[in-house]
Amino acid sequence: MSANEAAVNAATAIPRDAAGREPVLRATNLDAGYLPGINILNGCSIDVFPGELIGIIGPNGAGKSTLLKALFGLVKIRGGNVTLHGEDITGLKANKLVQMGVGYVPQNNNVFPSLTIEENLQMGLFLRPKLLKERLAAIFEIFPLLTDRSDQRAGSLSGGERQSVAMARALMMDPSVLLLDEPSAGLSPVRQDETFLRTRRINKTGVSIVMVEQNARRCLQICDRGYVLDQGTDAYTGTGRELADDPKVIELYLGTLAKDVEDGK
Ligand SMILES: Nc1ncnc2c1ncn2[C@@H]1O[C@H](COP(=O)(O)OP(=O)(O)OP(=O)(O)O)[C@@H](O)[C@H]1O
Repeated sequence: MSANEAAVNAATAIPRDAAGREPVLRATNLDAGYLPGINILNGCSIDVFPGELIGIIGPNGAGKSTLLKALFGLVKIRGGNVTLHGEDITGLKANKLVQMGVGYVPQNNNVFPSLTIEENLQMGLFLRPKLLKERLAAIFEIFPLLTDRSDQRAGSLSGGERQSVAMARALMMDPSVLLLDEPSAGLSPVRQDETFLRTRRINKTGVSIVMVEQNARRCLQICDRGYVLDQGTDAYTGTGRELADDPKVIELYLGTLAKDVEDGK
């Protein structure tokens, strides 16, 4: 093998986690955008290993939400590729991805307001209605508060409760990967904390999670690994602690974050 071939192989080799496992979800050099000729993602790459909680942070407009939408087939991918369990899923539509085990919770308009909680959950399982009873039981275990209120219309719920319904609906298909777009947005600090803890609990059931967050400090505290996006590319990556302690990341995005983390805030 020539030195050149060895370099190419090293660059394209599939990474493995400490247990020797390949990524569940892998995005390599993604280019994507909304308007012709203007890319919002510019060569963005992320790896999600089995059972990981991945945090995506970065300044406003960096392309965080666009990355999730591209992974979920909602924004056209112009370059690069995405694999799920090693299978190429680049450009597949959202309904196909749901069948394959990818769940997505958008930041806004993520419940059907005129439907009850239970009807919202049923909508999440319309591809496999026979599993309804079994999945409802599993979901109500993670979200016990939804059990007693399953007849209540989602439109009458608070922001935090709607967020729970939206997450629960995405979990109805028992996904292996869950994509969460700013789950804490617009919630009070207490409700934000509840949302982060619930996210961690869902992750502990074995679901790999990619979470975009504005609340970078909390996000880095609970995630296994994070990526800092800047101008559509993955500028930095590391464990939550590594990123929180990285002087470049602190200077560019986090301000006083490192001290807050040290203080356990
Ligand atoms: N539907 C759209 N059509 C055209 N441009 C869009 C659309 N949605 C987002 N953009 C643009 O894409 C860029 C990245 O937006 P995106 O929402 O991905 O950023 P973000 O990192 O999630 O930022 P924020 O934290 O502000 O939500 C922004 O310049 C935004 O204006």
